[in-house]
Amino acid sequence: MSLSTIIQKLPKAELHLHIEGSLTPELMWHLASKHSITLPYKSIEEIAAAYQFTNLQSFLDIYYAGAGVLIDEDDFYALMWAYFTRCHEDNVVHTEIMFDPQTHTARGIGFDVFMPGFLRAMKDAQKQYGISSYLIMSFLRHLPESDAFATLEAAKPYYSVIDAVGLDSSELGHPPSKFERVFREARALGFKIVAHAGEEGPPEYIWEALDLLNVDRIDHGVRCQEDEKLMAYINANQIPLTVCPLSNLKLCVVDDLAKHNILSLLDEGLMVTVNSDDPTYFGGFLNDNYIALCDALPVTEAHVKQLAINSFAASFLPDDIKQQHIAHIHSLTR
Ligand SMILES: Nc1ncnc2[nH]cnc12
Ligand SMILES: [Zn+2]
Repeated sequence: MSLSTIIQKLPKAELHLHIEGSLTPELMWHLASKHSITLPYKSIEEIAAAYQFTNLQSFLDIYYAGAGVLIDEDDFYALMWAYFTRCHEDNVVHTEIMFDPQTHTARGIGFDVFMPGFLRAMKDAQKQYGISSYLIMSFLRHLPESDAFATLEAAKPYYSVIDAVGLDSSELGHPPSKFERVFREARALGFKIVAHAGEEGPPEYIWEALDLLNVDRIDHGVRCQEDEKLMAYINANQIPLTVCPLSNLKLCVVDDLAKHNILSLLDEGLMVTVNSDDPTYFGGFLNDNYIALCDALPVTEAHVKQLAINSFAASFLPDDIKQQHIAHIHSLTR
């Protein structure tokens, strides 16, 4: 059986996906027309052609502008439903979805608009496709910590349907230490904690995410390899890294996937997972990321199987459900 057939066949979880980063050029075009919004593009093809990035910030500028077409509850439903349709096609059976409230509240669109849209799509995905999903509310790190506190407060009516709190946006110059107090409060409220660290930022940011934010997972984390002690710590404690290969390539974190360190991290025993980050901006959903790795690196069937197992092991699912998914993978690969 070819690796791409195995990738397709294995049930997988996705743990690092920004819902705003799954907006297709087609849906952006449609919603702009629906709301009479003028885009700086003349066609759907022109939108797709604009997705050429030199670093994280050059992507974020386009990504935040693109989210401006999301106005009403149905838009947020359509956004999430389109993602679940792709999950179904890729055999993603569980997903932990990040959303950026501040991208919407800053435009006057509140939790009472986007949350019902998200939750309706999540319920329909469970019913129609059997896909389970969790929500990760992410704070934008280029904004002040006071803004993150206000967001945590505004989310209060939805605490029971939010599983984790995260940290994303422009990494350089905005270390995890800037958000130490708000994450302490989020943890006290019972949320799981994740943070982007070591994508563009140095290993010190990963240490801060671990020591000051008390994260359960590191998003990206690929720069951990620059610090031997950090690598040893992450390995010994099996801190999951949610790695996003095509994202790293598109944002020039690596200049060639053949030089990506995910396989060496996996071979050293780290709890690494494969994810798509912002699939419509980076040229591929989850299976495309697996396949791109297989094309660029000496990936074996055992690696693919381990990555699929890790995706559940590193998830926030209850232990018994994790074990059921992992047993299913073993039964398919025996
Ligand atoms: N790759 C990424 N890094 C930081 N913030 C993000 N927001 C969406 N995608 C991101
Ligand atoms: Zn991300």
